[in-house]
Amino acid sequence: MSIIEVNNLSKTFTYYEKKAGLRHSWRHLFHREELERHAVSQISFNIEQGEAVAFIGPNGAGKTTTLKMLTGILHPTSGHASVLGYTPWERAKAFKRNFAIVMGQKSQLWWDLPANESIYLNKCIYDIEDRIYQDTLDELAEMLDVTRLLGVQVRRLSLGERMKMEIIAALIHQPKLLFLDEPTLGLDYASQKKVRQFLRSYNEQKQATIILTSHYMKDIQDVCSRAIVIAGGKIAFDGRIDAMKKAFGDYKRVKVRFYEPWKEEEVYQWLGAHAVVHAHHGDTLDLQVEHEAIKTVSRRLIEHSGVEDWSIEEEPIEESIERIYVQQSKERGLNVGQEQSRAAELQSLEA
Ligand SMILES: Nc1ncnc2c1ncn2[C@@H]1O[C@H](COP(=O)(O)OP(=O)(O)OP(=O)(O)O)[C@@H](O)[C@H]1O
Repeated sequence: MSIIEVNNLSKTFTYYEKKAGLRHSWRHLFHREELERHAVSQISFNIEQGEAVAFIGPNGAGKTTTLKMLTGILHPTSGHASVLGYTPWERAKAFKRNFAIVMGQKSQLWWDLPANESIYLNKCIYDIEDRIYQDTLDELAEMLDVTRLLGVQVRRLSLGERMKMEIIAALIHQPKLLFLDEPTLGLDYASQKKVRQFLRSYNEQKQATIILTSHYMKDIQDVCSRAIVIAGGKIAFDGRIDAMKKAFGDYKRVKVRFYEPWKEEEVYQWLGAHAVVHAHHGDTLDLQVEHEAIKTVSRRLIEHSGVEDWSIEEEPIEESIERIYVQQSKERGLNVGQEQSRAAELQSLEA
């Protein structure tokens, strides 16, 4: 049996909208227009024990809403889900003991106390035996390189150190399933790297299942092997990460600065079909370049005397996801035969 089974899960929020101003506030007292938002619409997927899955999508796609339903914080409007064999929103005690959730924007640590006091509180809540508690704490603190900081007041820790303590507090009861919502948000590069390395080795060593949402492609690539892309509340892609990149375009972003403002026609003449201008501001140029064309474009940039400086970056995840979404919408307009051949193409990429 899969550790997570989701069948046609949907969540619709009902809310009210009020225009600004006193007149509208007065009207709102007597007449409120009820609106609906379909945050998640009939999604289905399974996740197996030990998988590390990225749950990704643009802002407002429905990621947090789905995680909240899978952890029992929200009731769905319709559909079914089974997590660790339980229906999450029934919130059985045994279910709560076996998963953990870490939210980059929410803390479970007591601000004025040292982190080890909050972690100790979790020991009491989960009724962890002394020896097991100490061994787990030592192991996690060593893996995350924060042993010397366990006794420091949480508000005196850096953002990265605090996130590492959050992870220890979440994992102290050795859950089989870990949900992470933007765990590297706002962290410096070194802390992001440490958190990613930790999650990867924790997943491999303990066979713990990880569901991760993040806007950083590096988090997704380094920690997970599978991605579920959600856009507009619907699943737009579910498969291996390398298949996702191949299927929807593996692009880089090349940023170029010229000595003088550039001429668009000139750039197209010089780079040909290898690059598409994504944005331009006076003497700077933002190019979208296919992975295979990077060598050619780099050579031409080196040879061009008008180029002052340039850099190559990963394409922002939001943009590849947007492309997936656009492509999926187009495909829905295609006939059945075309959709079937597209599905076969994706399957062959995954194989
Ligand atoms: N309590 C609520 N009432 C009304 N609408 C809501 C509520 N919570 C979420 N929504 C809406 O549901 C949609 C999905 O929200 P959700 O927070 O799941 O997105 P997300 O993919 O996590 O986005 P982000 O990456 O920005 O965190 C959004 O349009 C949001 O405005």
